[in-house]
Amino acid sequence: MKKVLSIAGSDCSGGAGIQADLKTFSAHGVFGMSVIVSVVAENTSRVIDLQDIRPDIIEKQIDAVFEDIEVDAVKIGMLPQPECMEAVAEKLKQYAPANIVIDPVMYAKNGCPLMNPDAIDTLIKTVIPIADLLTPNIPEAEKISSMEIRNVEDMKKSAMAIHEMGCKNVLVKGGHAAGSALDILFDGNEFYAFDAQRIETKNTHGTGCTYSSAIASNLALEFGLQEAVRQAKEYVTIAIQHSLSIGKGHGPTHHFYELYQNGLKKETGITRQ
Ligand SMILES: Nc1ncnc2c1ncn2[C@@H]1O[C@H](COP(=O)(O)OP(=O)(O)O)[C@@H](O)[C@H]1O
Ligand SMILES: Cc1ncc(COP(=O)(O)O)c(N)n1
Repeated sequence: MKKVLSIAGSDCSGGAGIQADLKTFSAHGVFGMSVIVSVVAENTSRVIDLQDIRPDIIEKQIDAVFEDIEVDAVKIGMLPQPECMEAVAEKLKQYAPANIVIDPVMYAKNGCPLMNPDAIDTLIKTVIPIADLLTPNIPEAEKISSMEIRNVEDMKKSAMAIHEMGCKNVLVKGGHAAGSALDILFDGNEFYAFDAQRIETKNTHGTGCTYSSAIASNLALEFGLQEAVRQAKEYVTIAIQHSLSIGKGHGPTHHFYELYQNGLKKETGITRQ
């Protein structure tokens, strides 16, 4: 069985962070593991507080996984502070796993900050260069590339600027744009578009976590990058189509193995190759 590690924050309400990642891993039939970097008291409406895990405990969790288990892919989510970023980057340089997918989480869907804004320089210098794939949403891509994104051409320009910072591939997600849910992948040479109809729903808590974890799962399963993203886009679209009206704010995506593996054709007309 393929083994995938999530390094991220804990969302006690179960829709995003480590919890969304592990649900996504299970739906893909890979073995999920977690290194928790922050315990976030949050729900679908707000972030109440958070307690960051000490950098040495983050390092020891990573050691505990890697000294014992072969890791086929790593998904990285929320990294709240520079010290946390440095600890994670150092350890991943040491263990050099394949397939590092980084979702540079900055804010929760309700607008509450999950990354210290002063950590952006460390993110750029220390974290981005270790990514095989970086998956910023539009506001994150704007912050990282210091430019405004108003259209698809700007998404491409921002992806090129971020690629220059040292990650191998960049996927700028269009969830926050108007129009269809169009994501742009840049591999340093070519652009690839992944499009889906926008679903009218406020239940988008955990979409980015779900997407990056699905991509990491597909890379662990040995799909090439474009195919890994194509299948993950299909997965996240269905997870949003079936999202749950749980809680008073932005409800979570829905991960269901049976629908994804067997029932897809019947329910949606989409087949999984
Ligand atoms: N309302 C929606 N309908 C369809 N797809 C969406 C919708 N909102 C987001 N997506 C897709 O979900 C994925 C996650 O994107 P996004 O929401 O931008 O990330 P984040 O959670 O990091 O803000 C992307 O593929 C995006 O295009
Ligand atoms: C612990 C944690 N990590 C990440 C997110 C953002 O999730 P998303 O951008 O997928 O809605 C979150 N709300 N909480």
